[in-house]
Amino acid sequence: MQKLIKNVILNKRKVDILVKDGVITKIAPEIIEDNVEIFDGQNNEVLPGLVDVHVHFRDPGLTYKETTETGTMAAAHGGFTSVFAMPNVQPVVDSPEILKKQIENNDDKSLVHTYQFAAISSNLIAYKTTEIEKMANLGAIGFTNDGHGVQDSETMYQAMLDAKRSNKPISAHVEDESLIKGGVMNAGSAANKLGLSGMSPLSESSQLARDLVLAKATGVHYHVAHISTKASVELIRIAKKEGVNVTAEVSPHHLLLDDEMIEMDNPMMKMNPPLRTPTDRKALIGGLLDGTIDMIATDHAPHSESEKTGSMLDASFGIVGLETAFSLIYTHFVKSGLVDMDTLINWMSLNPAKQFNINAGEIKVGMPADLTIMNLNDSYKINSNDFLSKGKNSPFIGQKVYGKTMATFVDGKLVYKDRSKN
Ligand SMILES: NC(=O)N[C@@H](CC(=O)O)C(=O)O
Ligand SMILES: [Zn+2]
Ligand SMILES: [Zn+2]
Repeated sequence: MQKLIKNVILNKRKVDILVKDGVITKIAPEIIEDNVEIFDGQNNEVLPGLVDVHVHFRDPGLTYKETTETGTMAAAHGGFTSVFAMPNVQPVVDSPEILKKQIENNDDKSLVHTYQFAAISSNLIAYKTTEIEKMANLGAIGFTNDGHGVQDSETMYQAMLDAKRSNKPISAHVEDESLIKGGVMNAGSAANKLGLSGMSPLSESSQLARDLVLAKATGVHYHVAHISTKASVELIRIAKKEGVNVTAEVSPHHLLLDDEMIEMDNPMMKMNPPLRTPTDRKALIGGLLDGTIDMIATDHAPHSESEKTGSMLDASFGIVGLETAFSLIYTHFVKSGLVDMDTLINWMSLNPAKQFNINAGEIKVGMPADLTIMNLNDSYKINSNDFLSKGKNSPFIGQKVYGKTMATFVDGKLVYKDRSKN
């Protein structure tokens, strides 16, 4: 059966989009076809489905926080049609056997395309690499110990050599643990004022500097996860000039929040890396605008209510992001006039797809019909009751935003539809 998506706005023009067997077969101002299933886009904006290269789904092992089902429902609700799942589930995805099962589970339970990262080292902490080449052949999208920095150079160097040979990227959570000292927010005046223990920003940039040296030596595609400091942006800017094969992602929260906005001990403001200073935040925005930072990724990190209440001293690190990312970035970057919609699409769909080599990020004939339809005109308040994720842990609850997902299609299949009105 063919599907006809009618009355959507693409690049400021009203079009209809015809889909057959999950693929876009025609885009024209008006398509008239018999025997098609019609979806009326009601003159809302159509975008290529968003691509998030950094999410945590907690499945298996920690499914009270999120499951592949609820995580991908949240993705579809947020306009995402492809997500990359991190390996810090239980058991950790650190062997070919576990990876095989994980991919089967993803394929079984996902509403969107779920790609799977595998671990660099056993249990995310061992000083010895996993079977990277084997797992690359089984379909790992790349390798990462996200949640932990790789503490020794030899393990990272070996992982890069193996990943390079397998033609897969390394995604690095850069954190030198010797500089963290049990901190719960960025070290500095904001932490001092609140009397909370700090995490040094040097923990990130010092390990990043090491990795960039190793990346240059190995030629691997080295991707920096959730970059958070000005020094890191400067290092990547230099490395790119030097021809290092490096890309970087920044999260919506590091672009929109900083440690001076932490007015009291508040677990919703606790994440790793922590919110940094206003100076860092400005440097991240600058880095994104000048292309030093390639893309936005949410680092969607669902936790239960009890894990995110009380004091930052014992709350879990991380916040959810899939269901707020588009509206926050649209509102603060596009609606505000800083950039155009094409730039947002580059940051949230085209560049992640290109850099990680997946077939997504564009609306044109021959592409999979991975699409999201957004109402850009009406504002609403972010409300955690609307989240399909099990995680309600967001510091953005109550914010007024623009950009509401009306529908999301994956391979032409409707996977989310707004039911709040009509
Ligand atoms: N970002 C976080 O604060 N937490 C992540 C781990 C990570 O991304 O490092 C998690 O798994 O909860
Ligand atoms: Zn991380
Ligand atoms: Zn993460």
